Amino acid sequence: MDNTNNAIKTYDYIICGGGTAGCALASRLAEDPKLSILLIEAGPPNDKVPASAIPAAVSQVLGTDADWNIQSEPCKELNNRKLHLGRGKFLGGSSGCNGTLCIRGVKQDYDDWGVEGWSGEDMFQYMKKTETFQNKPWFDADMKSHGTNGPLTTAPHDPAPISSLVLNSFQSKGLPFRPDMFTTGETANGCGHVVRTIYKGVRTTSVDYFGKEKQHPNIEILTGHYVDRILLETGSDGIVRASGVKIQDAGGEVKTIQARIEIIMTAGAYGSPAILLRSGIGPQEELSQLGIESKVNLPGVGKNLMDHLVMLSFYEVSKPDVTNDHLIWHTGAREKTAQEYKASRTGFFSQFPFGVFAFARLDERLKDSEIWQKTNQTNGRDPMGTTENQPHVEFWNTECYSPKYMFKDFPPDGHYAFAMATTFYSPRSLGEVTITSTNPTANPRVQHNYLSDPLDMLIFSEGCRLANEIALEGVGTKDIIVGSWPAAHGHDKYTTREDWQQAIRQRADTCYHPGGSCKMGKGSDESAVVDEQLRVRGIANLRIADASIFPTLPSGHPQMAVFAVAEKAADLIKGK
Ligand SMILES: Cc1cc2nc3c(=O)[nH]c(=O)nc-3n(C[C@H](O)[C@H](O)[C@H](O)COP(=O)(O)OP(=O)(O)OC[C@H]3O[C@@H](n4cnc5c(N)ncnc54)[C@H](O)[C@@H]3O)c2cc1C
Repeated sequence: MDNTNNAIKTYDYIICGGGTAGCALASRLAEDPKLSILLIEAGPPNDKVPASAIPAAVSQVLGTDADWNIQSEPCKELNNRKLHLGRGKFLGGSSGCNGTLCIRGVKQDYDDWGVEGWSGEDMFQYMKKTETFQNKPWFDADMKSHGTNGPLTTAPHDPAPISSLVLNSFQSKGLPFRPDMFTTGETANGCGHVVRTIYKGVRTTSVDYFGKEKQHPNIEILTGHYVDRILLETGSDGIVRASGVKIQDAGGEVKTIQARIEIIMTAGAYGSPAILLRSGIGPQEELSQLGIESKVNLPGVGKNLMDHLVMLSFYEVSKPDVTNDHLIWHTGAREKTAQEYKASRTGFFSQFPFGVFAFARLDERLKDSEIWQKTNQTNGRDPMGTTENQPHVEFWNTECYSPKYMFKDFPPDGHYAFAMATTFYSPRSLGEVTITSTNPTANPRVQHNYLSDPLDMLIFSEGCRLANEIALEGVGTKDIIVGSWPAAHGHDKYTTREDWQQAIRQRADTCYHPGGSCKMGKGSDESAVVDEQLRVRGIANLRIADASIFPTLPSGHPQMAVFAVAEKAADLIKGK
C-alpha cells in the first residue's frame, strides 16, 4: 500500500482509523470517482505486519507494536486483574488480528436497537453485501443467506476430529445441528459450523476492499499518523461544524488537514471516543477536569462500553491425534507446520484453531436462582432483557491447547488437550472509555466493569457449568476426557455455579468485542452520541461508523456487524 503522501491538501472526506470499518467505508465512498478520500491510520501498512495474513499466527501480532496493547483498569469482579485488550494497529485494524469467525448474531439483536433503518433484516442484508462466500463440498451452506459478490472472501472451516466429536456432544445434550445457523441468524439454541474470513489459507481483511491492486486512484492512505482531534468551527448560523483534523506522526510532527464534505470516525470502540474527548466533544465536567475546553457537551461519549467475556476450560484427552497438538506443540511440530504453510498455505497455520460452535438458552437451568426469580421482567422478556429468539450463551471448542499467547501449559509429547469455551451474551455491566492525557499517542483509560451486574455472573457461571457437562457427559467426548488440563485446574470435578464463579474470577478473559462507547440512538435518548444516520449530535459534517456505535452488542462476534455498519454508512453518506 502506498504510504507516500507528503502533499497534504483538502479532501472531500477524511476517514479517521484505517481498520475494519475504515477501509471498507473508504473503498465504498471511492466508488464515486469524483470524490477524494483520505484514510488516516496510526499503525503501519498491513504488509509490514506479515503475520496478520496467517490465520493461526495471531499470537505473533497481539502484544507486539502492531497491537495498541491497551491494559484495562483493574477488574473488581475478576480478582482485580488487568486484562490485555488487544486491538489491531495497522491497516485493516482488528480484522487483521481477530479470530476470523463470522457469527452474525440473531436478527432480534438488531431489531432491539430500535433505530429506524437498522433492523435485523437491514443488517443481515449489509452483511451479505460484504461477502463473497466460497463453499466447500462437505458443507450444507444456506446459500440464500450468503453473499457472492462482496469484497470479503469467506469459507467454511475444515474441522479437526475433536470438533466432530464436540458436535456429537452438543447434539446429545440437546443442541440440535443446524449447519449454517451462525449465518442465518434465526436460531437461539443449536450447534453448527462457523464460516471464517480465510480463503485458501490466507486471512481476508478489510484491506481486501481495495481489491487486488490494493490501490484506489481517489483514496490516499496515510499510515503512521495519529488523529489527534477534530477541528471544529462555529458558523455565523451558530452551527458547530467539523472542518478538518489535526494529526501527528510517531516523531511528533503535527499537521492539519481540511475536509470539504465530512469527517468520519472509524477508530474503533476505544479509539473513536478518545478522539472525540480530545476534541472537546463529550461530558462537559469530565473534559473540564482534564483542562480540555468543552465544545459540545455530549454526556454519552465513552459511556455504555460493553464487551463479551470468555472462559476457556481445557481438558486432556486420551485419544492420540484427535486434537491438533501434535501439529504445533509436540517436538518438531511447529517447524514442520511452518514449512508446510510456507510451501503451500495449508496445514495448521492455514486455519484459526477454533472448531464448532453452539448457542444455548438457559431458561430451565436458571429457574432455581433467586436473582433470576426476583429480577423484574418486562414486555415478555427474560431478566436479561432477551427474547426466546436470542441465545444466552455461546460454546465452542479449540482444536488444540490454546492458541492464545499468554497460556503456558503446552501439552508435551503424548498429551493432547482442547478447550470448551463459554461466552455469555447481552451483558448488563457497562464500562467507560476516558482519557488521562491529551497526547494522541497515549492509550485511553478503559474500565470495563465486567460482571458488576450479578445477572451477568449468574448467566456466565451457569453457561460454564453447562459447557462442562457437555464436555464430560456428551456422547462424543465423555469417553476420551482424562480430566482438566492442566490437572491442577480441577474443573472436571466442578458441579456448582459457585465453583465456576471462582474459576471465572481467576481465568475469564476478554473476547475482544468492545462496542457501544459512542452509541447510536433516537433523538430522545440523551445518552446517544450519534443519530440513526450516524451523525454526531450537535455537530455538522461529523459521523462515526465503527463498533462504538452499537447500542447493544449483538449475540455474535462483531466483525460482520462492523462491516455492515461501514456498508450502511457508505449508503447513508451517498444519500441512498
Ligand atoms: C484478538 C481479537 C479477536 C477477535 N476475534 C473476532 C472474531 O473471531 N470474529 C469477530 O467477528 N470479531 C472478532 N474480534 C472483534 C472484531 O475484530 C472487531 O470488533 C472489529 O474488527 C472492530 O472493527 P472497528 O472498525 O470498530 O475497529 P478496528 O478494526 O480496531 O479499527 C480501528 C482502527 O483505527 C485505528 N486508530 C485508532 N485510533 C486512531 C487514531 N487516533 N488515529 C489513527 N488511527 C487510529 C486503529 O489502529 C485501527 O486500525 C476480535 C478482535 C480481536 C482484537
